[in-house]
Amino acid sequence: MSIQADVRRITAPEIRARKGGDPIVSLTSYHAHTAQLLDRHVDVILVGDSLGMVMHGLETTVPVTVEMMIVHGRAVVRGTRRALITVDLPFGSYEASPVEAFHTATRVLKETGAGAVKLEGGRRMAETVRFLVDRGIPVMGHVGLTPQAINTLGSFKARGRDDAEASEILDDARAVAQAGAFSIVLEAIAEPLARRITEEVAPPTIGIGGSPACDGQILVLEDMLGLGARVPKFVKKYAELGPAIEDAVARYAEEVRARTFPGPEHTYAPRAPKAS
Ligand SMILES: Nc1nc(=O)c2c([nH]1)NC[C@@H]1CN(c3ccc(C(=O)N[C@@H](CCC(=O)O)C(=O)O)cc3)CN21
Ligand SMILES: CC(C)C(=O)C(=O)O
Ligand SMILES: [Mg+2]
Repeated sequence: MSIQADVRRITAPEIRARKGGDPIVSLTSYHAHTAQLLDRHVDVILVGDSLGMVMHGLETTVPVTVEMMIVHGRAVVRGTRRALITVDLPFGSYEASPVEAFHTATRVLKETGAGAVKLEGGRRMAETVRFLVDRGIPVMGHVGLTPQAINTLGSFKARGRDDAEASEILDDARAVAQAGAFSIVLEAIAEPLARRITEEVAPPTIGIGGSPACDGQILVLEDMLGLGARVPKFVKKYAELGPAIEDAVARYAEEVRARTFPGPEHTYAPRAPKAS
């Protein structure tokens, strides 16, 4: 009998095999506690570079470093046993060459224990995706709106809404699929395009603002929990935790100021003297 707990991590090949089957459920997480809450309910947890904006107050994902991804990635792996953990490679850590990407990806997998990496870009990154996959690194692709390119794109608006741009994104998705990605994130693209890509490519597509046509869905956890101040159009809020947290903090502040917290039940009494 095995001394291992009877849970086993979902693998990248298992996600790959879900094409056209049960929808793939994914959310982001950046720390152990939320990751543990997600673990029984989602197939893939993405440690997204959105952590720079959500956790660190940055305006874009451009300044996010490999060290930040490793610190949060490690915490998420520790908090989970079942979900496939995928870590974003941050801007500037992989684009220059397949060799650079290999060094960054191996460092991320070794230092976090994650099972896969994600990188942004279509045709221009296809050679790199192939290079990594051939060397044992499962890669999730990401096309459509690629936030790391914000400075050349100019804004976080939806992509592929005219024929010319749609055809570029279709070619991007084909290239990443052909290169061996085990799944592809389609971010903020029009529905007919998402449907066409999903029908054409072999790996499952995972949408974020990518329509119901995708093989799975992902959202940023804090956005769907109602913690984010402003959220993109594609977000559905499943809770309003922002106001709930503010209410709790306000009541705590009031009780501290009124000296009604801590109560006797939160206060230590001296130990009874030892009988001798
Ligand atoms: N919290 C959070 N959620 C995300 O989904 C997310 C991040 N951060 N950071 C990384 C990228 C950036 N993303 C974003 C960010 C903003 C919009 C947004 O505000 N879109 C507007 C239109 C903006 C415009 O037209 O200029 C929208 O209404 O959807 C979309 C995607 C998606 N990712
Ligand atoms: C939004 C998802 C797909 C992502 O790349 C991130 O969270 O960084
Ligand atoms: Mg990202």
